[in-house]
Parts: sequence; structure tokens; C-alpha cells
Amino acid sequence: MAESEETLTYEDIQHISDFLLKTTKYRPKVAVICGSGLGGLADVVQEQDVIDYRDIPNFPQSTVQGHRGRLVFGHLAEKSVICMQGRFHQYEGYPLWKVAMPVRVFKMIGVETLFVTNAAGGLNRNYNIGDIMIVKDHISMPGMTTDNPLKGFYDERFGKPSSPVTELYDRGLRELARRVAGDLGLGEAVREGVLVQVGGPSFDTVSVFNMLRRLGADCVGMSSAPEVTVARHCGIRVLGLSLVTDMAPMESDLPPTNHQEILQTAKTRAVDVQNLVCEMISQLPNNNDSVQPS
Ligand SMILES: O=P(O)(O)O[C@@H]1C[C@H](O)[C@@H](CO)O1
Ligand SMILES: Nc1nc2[nH]cnc2c(=O)[nH]1
Repeated sequence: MAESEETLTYEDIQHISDFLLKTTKYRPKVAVICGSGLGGLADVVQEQDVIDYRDIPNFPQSTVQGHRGRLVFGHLAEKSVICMQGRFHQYEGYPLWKVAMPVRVFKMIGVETLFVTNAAGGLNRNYNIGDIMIVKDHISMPGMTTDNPLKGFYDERFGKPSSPVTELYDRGLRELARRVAGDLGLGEAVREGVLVQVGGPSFDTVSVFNMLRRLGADCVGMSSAPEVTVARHCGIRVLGLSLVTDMAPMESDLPPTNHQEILQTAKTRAVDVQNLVCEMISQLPNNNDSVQPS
């Protein structure tokens, strides 16, 4: 199907998945989506098979700085993984179903657990720049209006359109994340909270940040909700991590952030996020069973 057409079909997704399975020997059960400045995680994958997005039929292209635009297959912590080194955002002009489309490809190639990372702004005034927030739930501002990544893609082989997507972020994986973070000595810098996704690409006004905080969000970002919604809808377990790269200005005398600053800050904490994800992957059950919460 041509890029300009409205949506992709189940068969189009199968075509992408067949292409990947023909191109790599790996059959990963674990996938990682790397957020802005967090692509270094894919660089530590061993014995890599790298596939550029431009070589994959019907695949979107990365246009944001800090997103390289390639899939990296290989071994991480002795498990087969697939990493998206470059995610898609609605503000790049992609509809939400397309932003999340790679997750359906992951499902078809056999992925059962997804790690989603992003750079986000802190709304909770107890948070600090450099904190890592384990996402316990999200508020999708686009999803609350009329935009939803499940819209326009009603093939029930991916799940029923109205399937419940409560408990988006897996309890057992969150517990494992807290334990591993403690073992790695990340301690106080690791939080657990609610992510709100806005559309971007511009940052928000002081009034909007204050409103988002009152709604119950701890961090604000421009990604992740579509991929997570689609993953849960098709039965993939999800762990979400937001790296706090800036504090959202909630008073007008505080300085706003910009993408360069976000990338710079992400660099200083990327290795900690990387270690957390790698150690969690190494502790996932080998039979791919879910991680049971205690
Ligand atoms: O891909 P993520 O969500 O990590 O990217 C962040 C959020 C915005 O896209 C951008 C802000 O500069 O970085
Ligand atoms: N909307 C928004 N997205 C971000 N991504 C990283 N930091 C921010 C922020 O402060 N606001």
C-alpha cells in the first residue's frame, strides 16, 4: 500500500513483519522503544542486525533530532531484543495509528514485553531533573478528545476496538523496575507516577502546565501513550520509563526548555536508564511468563 493511502491493513503489517523476519535471524520476545537522547541503549545491543527505516516497506521515517531511524536486533542481557532507535511523534505529521504501527509489527514477530522510554518534563514539584519515573498510568490528551491510535484500524486480529485498556503499565514489571533500580543504587532518583501526553511540538503555557498538574500528572511528554495503548490492546506487557529532562515552568518567571537542552540532559542520565532496562531484561523469566507482582 502506498504511503499516502489512509491506513494499512493487517496484511500490510504482515508484509512488514515477513520482511523483517527474512532480514534477521533474531526472533525477539522483548522490544524497546528509545526516547529522545536515549538511543544509546540500542548501541549496547550485541551482535547487531541493523535495518534502517528507509529500507523497510511502508515504514514511517524519523524526522526528529536524536532519533536515528533504525531497528536494531541483537542480544541484550543474553536475550534476543529489537530496539527502535527512533520513535514517531504525532507532531511530525503522523496520525496516531501510524505512530503506534511498529508495535503491531512487534506483535506479529512475537514480542511479548515492551519497554517504552521517553524524555519528559517534571510537573510534580518534588521531582528533580534527572529523575527516572516508572510510569504507572497515563493521561492521553489526544486520546481524550477524538484522536486515538486504535481509530481507523479495526482488524479484530489485533484485538477488539473497545477492548479495555485499563492497567496499561504492567504491575509485575513495575515492581521489578523498583527492585532493580534499588539494587543499582538509583534509589531516590526513581519515582513512580502519571505521564500526560500532549501533542507538541511546541511546549506548553504556564497555565497548561498548572492544569496538567491539577489533573494528576507528574510528568508531561509528547509521546508514548499511542504505543502503549496499542501494545496493551494487542496483548503485549508494557513497562514505561520517563526521564525527567526539565522541570515544566509553572510560574512565568521560570525559563522554558528546548529540544537541545532535553537531549543534553538525557545524555547525562542515559546510562542509568540503559542499565535499568538491561538489568530488567536480564531478570525477565526465560519462558516469557509475566512477572508476578508480590
Ligand atoms: O521521543 P520522546 O518523547 O522522548 O521526545 C521528547 C518529547 C518531545 O518529542 C521532544 C521534546 O523536545 O523530546
Ligand atoms: N510537553 C513537554 N514535553 C517534554 N518532553 C520533554 N520535556 C518536555 C516538557 O517539558 N514538555
